[in-house]
Amino acid sequence: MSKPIDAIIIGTGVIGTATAFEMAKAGYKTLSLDRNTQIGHGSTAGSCAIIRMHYSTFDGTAFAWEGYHYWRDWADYLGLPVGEELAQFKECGCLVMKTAGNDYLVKHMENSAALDCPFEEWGPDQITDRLPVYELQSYTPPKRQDQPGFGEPNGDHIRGGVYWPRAGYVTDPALSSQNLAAAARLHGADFRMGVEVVEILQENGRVQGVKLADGGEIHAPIVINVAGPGSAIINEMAGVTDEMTIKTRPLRQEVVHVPSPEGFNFEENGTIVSDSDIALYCRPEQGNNILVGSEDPECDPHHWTENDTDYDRDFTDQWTTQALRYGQRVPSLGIPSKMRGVVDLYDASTDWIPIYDKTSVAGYYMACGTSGNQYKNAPIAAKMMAALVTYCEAGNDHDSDPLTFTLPYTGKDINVGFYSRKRPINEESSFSVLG
Ligand SMILES: NCCCC(=O)O
Repeated sequence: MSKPIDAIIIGTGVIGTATAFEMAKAGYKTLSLDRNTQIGHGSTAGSCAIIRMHYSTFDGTAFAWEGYHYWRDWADYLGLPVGEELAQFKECGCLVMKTAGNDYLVKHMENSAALDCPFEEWGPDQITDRLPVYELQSYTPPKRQDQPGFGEPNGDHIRGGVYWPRAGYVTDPALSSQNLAAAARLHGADFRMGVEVVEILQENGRVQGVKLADGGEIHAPIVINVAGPGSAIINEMAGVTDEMTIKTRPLRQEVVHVPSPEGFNFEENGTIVSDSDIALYCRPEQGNNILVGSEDPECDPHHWTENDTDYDRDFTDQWTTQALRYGQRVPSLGIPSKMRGVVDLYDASTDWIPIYDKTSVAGYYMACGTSGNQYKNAPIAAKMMAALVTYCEAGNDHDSDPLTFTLPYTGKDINVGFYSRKRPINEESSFSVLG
């Protein structure tokens, strides 16, 4: 007879599969469910998979710096048999432009220094030595292509930046989820794909399992919502949204892929760049391309969607705005007539900081509101979720007596209440995908 299921995990994106892995290692018999037919093929597949450390809060920075170590040691972390195809971490570094908007990164450098996370301050010459195709004229405030003054420099210049050498990106985010699922299976985890959860079963204030669209029921004393952009709908099914001061919502986003300019190999020699002067981030992309995303300035409209299935999957003039705005920084950029890149959803929370928490329904937990910037934290968020479940199932009240969790690599203690569903909006947040 097969072992009864201890925990149902809804979602097989990178955080869902990492949660399955960490829960299975902690001794829980897990069953992961996903509406998609392939692991990692929801919003994780569209993720930019950027591993970087410049978050606006100390806790965010500590979490991301801890998270880096799992990608660096990916094969060891997973413990899969030799020969398994693994996602690759490319450690290309991350340069962040100093601007008035980010307070010239004073707080970010303080946070990194307190965590012994290496960084270097670069002047304009170091920036253009590394990125010879860059021009450092300032264009702030960022604009859309149809706004007056678009493309006209304001007379100022970028005066420097901060470079985090340990940053990078993962080449195949869907594969990284599949790696985590394979590692979880080695510890007894099961996965059922192509099934839709339509009800969170409850009795006497405790979760009992889930009901599926085909009418079937699966029973378990623990259910964890890691449904990415579908998280809000699952939380509504569980009836826990009224107790949340922080909500989650799917947000549509477009990511541009453009070829590296002639004569410069961005894939080999480029770096991640976060440039709030033009409100864009970029990173090297395979095929000597550059991937360009928006940092959500006021001028770029936010397209919130009603649900995570019904949204426009075609590029719009947002693609052109992002490509042209990046062309301000890289004047030799060739912008192809055929739009290429990714249209996908973030699971954005009210303050763009995720929720890793219990709820008032005993046994029902959530790891959601991961907004498009938590990919890097999947392994450590999952480890923390497993610790949180164990803490709460042992009878502790995490709401009144929050769990303190020690980050294993860096040895820092964090108050898991920082990620509470009931927290006040964190005004330190950048209120953008930067977190
Ligand atoms: N998903 C876009 C940005 C991700 C990040 O820089 O963390």
